Amino acid sequence: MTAITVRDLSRSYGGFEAVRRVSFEVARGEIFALLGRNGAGKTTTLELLAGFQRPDAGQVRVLGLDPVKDRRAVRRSTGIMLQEAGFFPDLTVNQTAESWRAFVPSARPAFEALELAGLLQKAAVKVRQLSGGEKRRLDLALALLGRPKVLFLDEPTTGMDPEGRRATWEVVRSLADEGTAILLTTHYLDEAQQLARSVAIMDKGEIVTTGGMAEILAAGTGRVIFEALPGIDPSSLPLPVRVEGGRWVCSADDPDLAAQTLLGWAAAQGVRLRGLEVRTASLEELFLEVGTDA
Ligand SMILES: Nc1ncnc2c1ncn2[C@@H]1O[C@H](COP(=O)(O)OP(=O)(O)OP(=O)(O)O)[C@@H](O)[C@H]1O
Repeated sequence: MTAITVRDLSRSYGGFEAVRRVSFEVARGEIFALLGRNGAGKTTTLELLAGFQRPDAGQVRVLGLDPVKDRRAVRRSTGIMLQEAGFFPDLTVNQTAESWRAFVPSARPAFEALELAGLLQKAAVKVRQLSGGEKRRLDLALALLGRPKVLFLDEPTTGMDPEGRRATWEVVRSLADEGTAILLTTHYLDEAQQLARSVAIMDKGEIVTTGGMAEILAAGTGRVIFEALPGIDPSSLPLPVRVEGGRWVCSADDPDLAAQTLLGWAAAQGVRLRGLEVRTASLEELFLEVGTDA
């Protein structure tokens, strides 16, 4: 069942189109990653979906509702973790969660949300004493108070250490397993690759690549990389290679096969391919191929 539908969504600031004809869908239980470099329009899209901003054109439906017109109903079923939360620094973690509960209909107990976000042991600590990563966990705890059916996460693990990120991924995965639709933005491509079933890459307000993660990666190109071969002309190799500093790089749809071909050639020539690396397509490479003129 579809939880989020976005059709031809556009939003301008003055004459500047921050979001341009964006369309995608997120099903219940799906994790959808919205990627793009700074200023691509990710946060604006999220704010339009959350009903914080009104679209200039296009349509948004969250659980079948219009987030602007049906804001209260939408807010009841959604959890939102934006980039900058305004906390009161002198409240403790628990006091912060308790005071937020007052605004959330049928909220779960504060300790439960803190436990889910891995912050229960900091319940008595003042917010001003939390690390950056712990503040993100508090954001997450607050977003989970209302047992949301739809969760918007804007760069949820920024500032977290590797352990905190992994713990957060586990929480996000288990929420999706329970049926929560999750839309996340992130600058960590490994995070998107680890978590998301579907992905959209935005560039200058538009979606330039979208689809299932597995399909997108399968369609991408891999690479074979090795140290430059002294005294050999790169154009004499059986496959095209480009020179990147002291390394030669061969792009290929099937990098394993390309590596075999190159190794066979090297053996026949009596040379060794030093520092050989075979890389399958990654989200990072796909991302770097998009909008390289920025
Ligand atoms: N209220 C506003 N008024 C004018 N311009 C804005 C406003 N909000 C965002 N923009 C501009 O719209 C563009 C998209 O911004 P947005 O915050 O959506 O990007 P983003 O993809 O989330 O970037 P980041 O990765 O840096 O968070 C940017 O160029 C930004 O400067």
